[in-house]
Amino acid sequence: MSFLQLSGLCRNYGPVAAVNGIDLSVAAGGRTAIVGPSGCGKTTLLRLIAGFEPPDAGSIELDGEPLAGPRMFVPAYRRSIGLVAQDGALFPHLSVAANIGFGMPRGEPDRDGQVGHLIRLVGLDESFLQRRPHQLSGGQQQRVALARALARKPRLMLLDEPFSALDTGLRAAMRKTVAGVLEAAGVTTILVTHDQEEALSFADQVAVMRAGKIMQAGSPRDLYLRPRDRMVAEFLGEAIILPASIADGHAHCILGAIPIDRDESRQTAEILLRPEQVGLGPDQAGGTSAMVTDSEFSGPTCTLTVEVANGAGEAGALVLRQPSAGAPQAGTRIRLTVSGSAHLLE
Ligand SMILES: Nc1ncnc2c1ncn2[C@@H]1O[C@H](COP(=O)(O)OP(=O)(O)OP(=O)(O)O)[C@@H](O)[C@H]1O
Repeated sequence: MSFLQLSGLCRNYGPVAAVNGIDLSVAAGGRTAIVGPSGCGKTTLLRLIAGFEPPDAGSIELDGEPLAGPRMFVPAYRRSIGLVAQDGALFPHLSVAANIGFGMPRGEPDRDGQVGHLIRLVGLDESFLQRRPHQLSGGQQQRVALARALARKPRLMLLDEPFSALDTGLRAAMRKTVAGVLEAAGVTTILVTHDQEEALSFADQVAVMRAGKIMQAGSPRDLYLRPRDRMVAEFLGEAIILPASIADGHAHCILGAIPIDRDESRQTAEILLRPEQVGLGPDQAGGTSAMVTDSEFSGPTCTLTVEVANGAGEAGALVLRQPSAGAPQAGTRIRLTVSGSAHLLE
């Protein structure tokens, strides 16, 4: 059942349609990630949900209660929606304890006990409570910001790129911590990010935005393996996109005949393979012959450019990523095999 329902939501800034007719359902307790290129309207969408600004059209409903719609608007402070921003936005002059306690209702019983519980919940110990924000690392500040947002017992939590200032290792650890904390608290969450890996690993629903619209929304697996079009495919990871003719339940392309993942009436289409579907072996029988023309080392993986020429006289270049250990050098002849099925793009 839908907990948050956005219907036909629009917000214009002069001639810019920052949010342009968005429909989205979020289930109770769910984690939705909104991804898209810079300027596509992600932050504006969060601001509309939070109630920092009214939509020009459309409606927002939370747990059956209208928050915005024709001639009605519930202001942010009455929505019980938490927001953690990119920089955490802690009050610099207040201690960590005072920051966390800030939003708690007056007269709340056992405030100190609750603050202590929240700081531990986000993986810090109580010795941090007397510090000021500038005495914390970026990751610790983000944890405190999350504790502060949770202190208000929000019905919905909005996270606006909260991990983007952190380095890669800390980012993954924080993502796990935050997902665990929100799950334990049972809070429905929307995460805005431009990092596809973050979106795919954090959320149970991913929505890809472009130019104020949602291009596709669905489970991470579905979006990754069955994106609607090239933009969604390329946004969510590395993509091998090839022209193919379609016949007998197969896509016939430069890599041979590959089963397709749905019935199709088109005779030609672009197909998507993810790089991990393409296996690479020594130049012996089986698969499609190819020549490695370039091999670029980048730590655990190598990016290989391979020239493929099949028996049907078709030729083309593919870019593949392979584990560095044992990756072939430029000039090596190899064989390519495809596993799984090909997905047809619109
Ligand atoms: N207050 C404003 N006044 C005028 N234009 C705005 C305003 N806020 C946002 N915009 C414009 O609306 C569009 C969407 O902006 P928004 O910040 O929502 O994008 P975003 O997807 O969050 O981008 P980023 O990933 O770079 O943060 C952009 O073209 C932006 O320039």
